[in-house]
Amino acid sequence: MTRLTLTVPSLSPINSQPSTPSYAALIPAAGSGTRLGKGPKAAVTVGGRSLLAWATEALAPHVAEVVVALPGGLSLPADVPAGVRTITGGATRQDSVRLLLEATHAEYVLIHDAARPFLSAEIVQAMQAAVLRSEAATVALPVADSLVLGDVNTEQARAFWVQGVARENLWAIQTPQGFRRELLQYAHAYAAAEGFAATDDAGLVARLGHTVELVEGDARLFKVTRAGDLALAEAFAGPSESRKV
Ligand SMILES: Nc1ccn([C@@H]2O[C@H](COP(=O)(O)OP(=O)(O)OP(=O)(O)O)[C@@H](O)[C@H]2O)c(=O)n1
Ligand SMILES: C[C@](O)(CO)[C@H](O)COP(=O)(O)O
Repeated sequence: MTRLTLTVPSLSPINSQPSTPSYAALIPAAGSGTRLGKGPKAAVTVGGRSLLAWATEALAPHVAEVVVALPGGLSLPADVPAGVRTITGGATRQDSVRLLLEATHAEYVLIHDAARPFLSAEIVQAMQAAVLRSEAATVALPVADSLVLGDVNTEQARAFWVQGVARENLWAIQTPQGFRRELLQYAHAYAAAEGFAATDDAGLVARLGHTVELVEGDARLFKVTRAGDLALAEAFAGPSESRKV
């Protein structure tokens, strides 16, 4: 068994917290958009604006800097606000976030999927408060639908109901997720050393045994993943003069 020699960075005493903590918004946008089938989602438009413009405009007023991970060879869509920095992302979302973390010195980071365009100022501010309290927090929604374990019989290409899953205490994870940067960097290094992959950053921090605070999210913060999500996003974006996220 491999022994890991990394050390969890020490926590700052409460009274040493700076009065104006610095936040960076880190936006993984380096995916290929396979399930949507319209090329990299950063440039896919909703209500006449790129998904990346929606995400950056929601975050920029609240943070000192915004850094975006893009697929190699892709430039920022022209409607993204000035001042946004870019890096080339990695092969997976986890790789892209690890690379984004290397591109900032901010004390706190908010990680937000480019694929979630409708992020309100209230949620950003709630996340900033949570991360100061807990060092690790995520937006999440209590699960509302019935859940089952299914089994796919490939010969018949049919899914079989195996058993129901109790949904009490189950939450669907959204973004943004917020962290003290050094904690998340440590979690990524630890995961890389272990060969561990998670679908989100909070999963890497939780694996360290660190508590992750849940901040109640919003159905409008859905991820544009498939064609149906894009249709929903277009309907929700509406004409520009009637928009209020
Ligand atoms: N190598 C990757 C893969 C994903 N992402 C980003 O992570 C977010 C969530 O991923 P998802 O919605 O799955 O986007 P895609 O990976 O583009 O979609 P798909 O899995 O269908 O290809 C997106 O903003 C995506 O751009 C990333 O930065 N780097
Ligand atoms: C980070 C995330 O959006 C939380 O729900 C989700 O895990 C991303 O998954 P994806 O398969 O990369 O879209």
